[in-house]
Amino acid sequence: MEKITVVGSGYVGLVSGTCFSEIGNRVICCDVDPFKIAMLRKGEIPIYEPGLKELVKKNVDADRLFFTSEIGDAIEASDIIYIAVGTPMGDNGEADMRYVHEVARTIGKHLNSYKIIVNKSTVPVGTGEQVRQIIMENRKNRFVQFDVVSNPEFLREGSAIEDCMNMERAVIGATSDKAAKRIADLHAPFRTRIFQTNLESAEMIKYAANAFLATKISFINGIANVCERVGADVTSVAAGMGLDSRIGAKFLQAGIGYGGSCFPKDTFALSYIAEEAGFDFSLLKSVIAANDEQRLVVVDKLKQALGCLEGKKIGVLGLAFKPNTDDMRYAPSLTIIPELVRLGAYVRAYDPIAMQAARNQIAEYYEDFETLEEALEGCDACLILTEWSEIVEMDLARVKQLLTAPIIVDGRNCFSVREMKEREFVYYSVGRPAVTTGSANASAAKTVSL
Ligand SMILES: NC(=O)c1ccc[n+]([C@@H]2O[C@H](COP(=O)([O-])OP(=O)(O)OC[C@H]3O[C@@H](n4cnc5c(N)ncnc54)[C@H](O)[C@@H]3O)[C@@H](O)[C@H]2O)c1
Ligand SMILES: O=c1ccn([C@@H]2O[C@H](COP(=O)(O)OP(=O)(O)O[C@H]3O[C@H](CO)[C@@H](O)[C@H](O)[C@H]3O)[C@@H](O)[C@H]2O)c(=O)[nH]1
Repeated sequence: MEKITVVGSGYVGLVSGTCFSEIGNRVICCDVDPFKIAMLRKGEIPIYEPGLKELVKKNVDADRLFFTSEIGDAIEASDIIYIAVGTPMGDNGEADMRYVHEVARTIGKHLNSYKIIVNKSTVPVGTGEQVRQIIMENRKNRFVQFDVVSNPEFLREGSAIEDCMNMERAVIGATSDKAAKRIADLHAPFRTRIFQTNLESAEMIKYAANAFLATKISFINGIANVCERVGADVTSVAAGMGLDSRIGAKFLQAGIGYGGSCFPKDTFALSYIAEEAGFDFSLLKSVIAANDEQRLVVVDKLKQALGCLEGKKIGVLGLAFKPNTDDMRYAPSLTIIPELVRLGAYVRAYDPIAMQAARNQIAEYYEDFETLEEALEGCDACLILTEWSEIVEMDLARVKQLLTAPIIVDGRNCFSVREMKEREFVYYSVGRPAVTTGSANASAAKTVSL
């Protein structure tokens, strides 16, 4: 049993802290945001993450998981201190390190005994060394020792608990073998593969992994755009490519590009790191540019289906950057909805979970509705931006009744082209043949001429 303090109780800190308590450790999660801590103390969860509420309750009840905004006290009470604060995108695309540095100062001031400081936030190479320096400068007793370790996090929102409890690998970067072993031992109950390396390489592995996954997505989106023009189907192409074990089937789902709190900021940060180090990472820059362009393919498809967007009512389904999260950071909807409005459309929107989070960001651009049906009622077309299961499983016959014309533009390839043809929808998806014929086309044509 280790005594662990996790500084930062957001998506990563709260989930990993809870999972560390689940495997038997005594964990204190702390945060500068007193409202977050007050909620957590009442058993409420500030974020939407499936299974988290139950797991938090289980471990709080077992006296293994605690919450506080007294960060100094929490640091003094533990032997392993995890840093899990945000590293958002700064002005030039570089990672904004102010929260990590602030935590390092606080750790320094409260270093009352030997501790291992573990960085879980995604940070540029060299941060471990910076954290070490800051702690040295701020520690009151210069005889108290400490080690700094990098242990980047790879969980995905929406499946965070599953990813954490069944992690594929734990990357541990350290200068001290003793500290690295202790963090490796901490992970033993997860029965995961340990990959030990130096601090710098561990920090780089996180950016490299995210940039590679982002590259896979931009690549398949490029292939999708070619497929549309030459009559191939990207879902078949991806499936066929994925059978090659050197390529793999994952992260080859074409759509409206990657969003979320990580890929956009981490690709920019890595590009900046490369630039600073004297390397023009043109491939990565192209991945970012391709992702920006991919957002707008669904707007072009709506234009093709409706003629023009001026005065048209568009029912947007899905606002979150992916299903099973309320996270709106860099969600494609944040770009697409304002663009539709700029082109004269009127947007009615629905998301099963992210409605409040979306309102906080772009409320002025659309009207939101409590149900999918209300959002679609009287719309000229339906636009799918997130593949929530409620949306994938929606009653298409009912959707047809609700829309003024049976037009669906699907940014996530939720339905089979054949089914949409049989159901006589005008159906545009990404990287697959458009369905523009049949009785649905007559309705569409009518809409265009209105
Ligand atoms: N969200 C993910 O899926 C994910 C996955 C892997 C890695 N990461 C990385 O993990 C880090 C955290 O990401 P997140 O999504 O959990 O961020 P988040 O914004 O959800 O949470 C960060 C928390 O840190 C708190 N905080 C800020 N300064 C603090 C301080 N000085 N002391 C105590 N608390 C402080 C904030 O109030 C906030 O609650 C980032 O570097 C991110 O890139 C995120
Ligand atoms: O084939 C795919 C897979 C994903 N996406 C999009 O890519 C984005 C990111 O998806 P995902 O990776 O599932 O979600 P995140 O929660 O952002 O997780 C990523 O970012 C985290 C933060 O660094 C890492 O820890 C995870 O390993 C990494 O997968 C989303 O917009 C998805 O819609 C696609 O367009 N096509």
